[in-house]
Amino acid sequence: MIEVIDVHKSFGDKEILKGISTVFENGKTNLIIGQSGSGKTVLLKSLVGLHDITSGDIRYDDRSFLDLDSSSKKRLRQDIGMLFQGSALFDSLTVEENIRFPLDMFTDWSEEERRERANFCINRVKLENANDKFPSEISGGMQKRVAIARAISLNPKYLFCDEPNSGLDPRTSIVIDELIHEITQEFGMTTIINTHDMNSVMGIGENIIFIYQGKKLWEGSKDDIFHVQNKELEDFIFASKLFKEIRDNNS
Ligand SMILES: Nc1ncnc2c1ncn2[C@@H]1O[C@H](COP(=O)(O)OP(=O)(O)OP(=O)(O)O)[C@@H](O)[C@H]1O
Repeated sequence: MIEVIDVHKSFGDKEILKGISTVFENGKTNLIIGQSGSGKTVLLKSLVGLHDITSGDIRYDDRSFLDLDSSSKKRLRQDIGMLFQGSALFDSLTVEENIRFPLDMFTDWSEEERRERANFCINRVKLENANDKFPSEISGGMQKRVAIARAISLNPKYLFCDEPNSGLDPRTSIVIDELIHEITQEFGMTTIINTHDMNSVMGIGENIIFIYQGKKLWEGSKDDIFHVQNKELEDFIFASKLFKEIRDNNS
């Protein structure tokens, strides 16, 4: 569980996060949504300590991130899997080498143990027979699977995903969303996804927080998002013509 308590973040005199509080629970797929520039990435980066927050608290399973010394922070970071926009694979490494990279960096496991774990992750994301391929030889959807396998290789408690569907076609996006959702439940991870994608919201939005100009304006699930009377949220949802048509046809 990650608890965000009244988090403020300013750059100079510009306040970007204006008192955000929420709880991201274990085994849940949590979505942060909002327009471009609303502060989603700043919030995600603040959660992992890439930005120092101006005030407030961030608690990982009851431990304040701010109180951790540098070696505890380092240990906590190893409990965090990261899935970056655009997959961020190493082009010169094979699929298996990409997935083994965190294991080589952060564990003292034997060669055999590392290979076993890498293959477990490869199988889990259904990438059998791709071990020796290079990123340029596989599709964007497969690259994303490699990135997911790499993100879970150290068996993280927390999984952070920044726009996991960017660059993917709608069908592949759904498959990737479902994979993230499944592994979140299976491994009991606390998953946080930054997204603009209303299809993701409707597919896997168990807990959604809507950020508008640095404030949390709404929080809820995909089941109640269409029933909310909030102008800013409605503007965000129905910016998509398709969702507007669905609403108009149902009213
Ligand atoms: N390092 C920084 N220094 C100064 N301002 C920053 C910095 N990082 C982000 N900002 C500002 O914070 C605001 C929120 O940016 P952020 O990247 O969090 O938006 P976002 O909601 O993730 O948008 P997008 O969906 O386009 O990625 C923007 O006005 C941005 O210019």
